[in-house]
Order: sequence, then C-alpha cells, then structure tokens
Amino acid sequence: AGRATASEPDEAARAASYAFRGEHQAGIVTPAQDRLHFAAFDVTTDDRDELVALLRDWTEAADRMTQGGSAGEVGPVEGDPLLPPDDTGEAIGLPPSGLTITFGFGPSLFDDRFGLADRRPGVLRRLPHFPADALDPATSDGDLCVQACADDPQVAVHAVRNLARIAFGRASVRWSQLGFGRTSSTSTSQSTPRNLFGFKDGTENVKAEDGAALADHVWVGADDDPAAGWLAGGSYLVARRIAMRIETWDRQPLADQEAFVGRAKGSGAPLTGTDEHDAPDFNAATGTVTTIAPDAHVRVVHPDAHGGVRMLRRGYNFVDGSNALGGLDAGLFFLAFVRDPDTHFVPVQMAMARSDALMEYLQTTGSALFAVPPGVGEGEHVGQALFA
Ligand SMILES: C=CC1=C(C)c2cc3[nH]c(cc4nc(cc5[nH]c(cc1n2)c(C)c5CCC(=O)O)C(CCC(=O)O)=C4C)c(C)c3C=C
Ligand SMILES: [Fe+2]
Repeated sequence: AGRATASEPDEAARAASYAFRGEHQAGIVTPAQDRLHFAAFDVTTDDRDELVALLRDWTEAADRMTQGGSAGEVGPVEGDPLLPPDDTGEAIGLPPSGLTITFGFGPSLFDDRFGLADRRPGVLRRLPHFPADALDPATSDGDLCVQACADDPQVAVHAVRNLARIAFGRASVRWSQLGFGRTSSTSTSQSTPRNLFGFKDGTENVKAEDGAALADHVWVGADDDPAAGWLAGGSYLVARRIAMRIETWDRQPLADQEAFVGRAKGSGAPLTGTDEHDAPDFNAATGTVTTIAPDAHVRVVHPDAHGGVRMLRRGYNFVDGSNALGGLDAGLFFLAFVRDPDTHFVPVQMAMARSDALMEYLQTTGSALFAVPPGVGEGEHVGQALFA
C-alpha cells in the first residue's frame, strides 16, 4: 500500500465499504472521508406516489453503489445496446472507496404539494438571516439533499450523477458542491486535518466513540417533536458555503491568525496549553488581557458559551477556481449534524456572526437546512416512516 497523503488515500481506505442500511444513515458518524459531492434537489413532480417511488429507487441505487456495485440492476455495459445504460460507467473497476450516501428533506418538501405539512418538524424551517450573510438563492435551500462522501472523488461524483439521472422527471439538481480535504474527524482513530486557513479543524468535534454526546447532541429523540416521530434516530443537517478571503488572510501575521482562532497553528493546541487536546483555559490572563481573546473563534463558539451544546461537524474544503481578480474562490463547505438547529446551531452561528474575529475573513454565500431521517431497514426505503 502506498503512503496516504491528504489527497491520495491509501488502498485500505479505497477498499473500505459501509453498510447503507442500519439504525442511522451512514455518512454521519462513519469516519469522515476525504471527498464530497453534495447536491440539493428540487422535486419537479407534485405526485406523492412519484416522490415515494423516487425515494425507493434512490434507496436501491444507494444500497448497490455503496457496496461497490452499479447504480442500476443491469450495469453500465451489460444491458441492451439499444437502451441507455442504467449506470453511467465512470466507476467501472473502482472499489467502494468508503462511499456513503446520506439523504435529507428540506423545509420546502413540507409545503402542501405532498400532504406532508402536518408532519413537518417545528424547527425545520429556513435558517434565519445572520449578520454578514451574502446568500445566493441559487446555491441555497432545496427540497431534498444528497451528501455523497468517498475517498475517491470519481466515486462521489458518480453517485450524485447517477442519483440525478434516476431522478429525471421527478427531481432535478438545484445546486451542488464539490469538496476535497475533510475539515473534521469523526472518530478518535482519525488524525485532525487542516482547513484552508492552515489550522487543524475538528479537534473538539463530537466523535463516533462518544455515544452519550451523540444521544444528547446529534440524534433526534423520539419525544423531541410530536409531529416528527418519523425523525427519531435521525438528525438535522446544516449546510453553509463559507467563502474564505484567502489572500487577505495570508497577509496576516502568524500571531494574529492564532489570536483570531485561539489556537496555535502548528500543534492546534489552545493558546493556554501545549497539546492539541488540552482544554482551553478561558480565564487565563496577563493582567486584564485574556490569553484567548474575547473574539477568538474557539471562545465564541465554545459549548461553555452556549449552555453546553455541541455539534458534529463534517465539512470540506473547496476551491471553485479563481475570481476575476485572480483570487481563489475558496472556502469551507460547513456541514454539521445537530439534534435541534434552534438550540444547537442558530445561537452559535449568531454569536459567531456578531463577534467572531474570523468573520472579517469569511462570507457565507449558500445556506440550507435538512432533516436527515434515521437509517433504512431491510426492505424499506429512505424516509419510509414519513410517508406511513
Ligand atoms: C456556527 C458554527 C460554526 C461555523 C460556521 C464555523 C466555521 C469555521 N470554523 C473554522 C475553524 C475552526 N473551528 C474550530 C472549532 C469549532 N468551530 C465550531 C463552530 C463553527 N465553526 C465549533 C462548535 C468548534 C469547536 C469548539 C470547541 O468545542 O472547542 C477550530 C478549532 C479546532 C476544532 O476544535 O475543530 C477551528 C480551527 C473556520 C475556518 C470556519 C469557517 C470557514
Ligand atoms: Fe469553527
């Protein structure tokens, strides 16, 4: 096996596969892979049965593709030459590459088109406007979402492409985002990667091994919302396309960069500690000047400042080419799974937008919220309980 690099995972990662069916959907606590293709869809049919049929078809295709199989039953080159193939073929010969496919339902799915209005969880609504948001409606929201993660970009793109093809006439892609380089770890067995500011990201993430934290902060409980028993064992997915002013950041002195984050760039340790996993001491001060500044990112978003709430971050770096001035159109595609967006995301994001030193270097250009139904049992389709 070759040496794994940030962009070239080793053979073991490529051979890995995760079951599509289970108690929870894969792609949340399964180890964060290195590549992402995320797509939001608009449903184009107004027929409830066609929507259910789409979810059934997507479930079968996702089940096959995550196990290294083709999207359709027949295969890319095995079918009738006079018909379009039921798989597009670019993944022929590629291993599963740890592919996970995670489906979500946006607030707009619960308007009156499909008779779902009274099943909408109370907190599943468009996220509020946050100060300094510069949202493009064309890259925000959506009726459905597909998060495809893999350790090979071709495998992730193949998954989204085939799900979009299968959806033809029933749903169409509204926007999609590619990501490279995970910006979080979701297992204690993973090393902490770096975001495009050059800092370790994901140190204090909720990890798969912490069952109590998952129950408290990630999985929706059976009694969380009387209208939304169907979501028990699921989660909410916040997606934010955060552009980073890379060139401006790169002109800031190292000590300032570290002050903005509240951690050392090299080790990832809090400015009050020496090891990455040392707990920050927010009271440490020289005279009246706290070591971790009042507007340092890790202080502003820390659970201590928000009644103990945590989130499972699963975001990715992106570079979508360059802008007209030659600057990188780059940033962090922030993905976080939370039990309740109103308590676990909105207040944290509001505090960040109002008083975080990083904000000068960030601009959020896309935003969406989805309810992620629980895992799919044998013979079931994704979201089955919602339509029962
Ligand atoms: C509203 C939620 C958050 C947004 C949006 C967000 C954007 C964002 N973050 C970084 C860089 C880092 N974030 C770090 C920690 C961290 N960030 C959030 C929340 C949001 N970040 C939380 C809840 C935490 C954990 C806090 C804690 O429990 O200590 C870190 C430190 C390392 C780590 O723990 O992950 C960095 C670095 C960027 C660059 C960014 C937007 C582009
Ligand atoms: Fe952060």
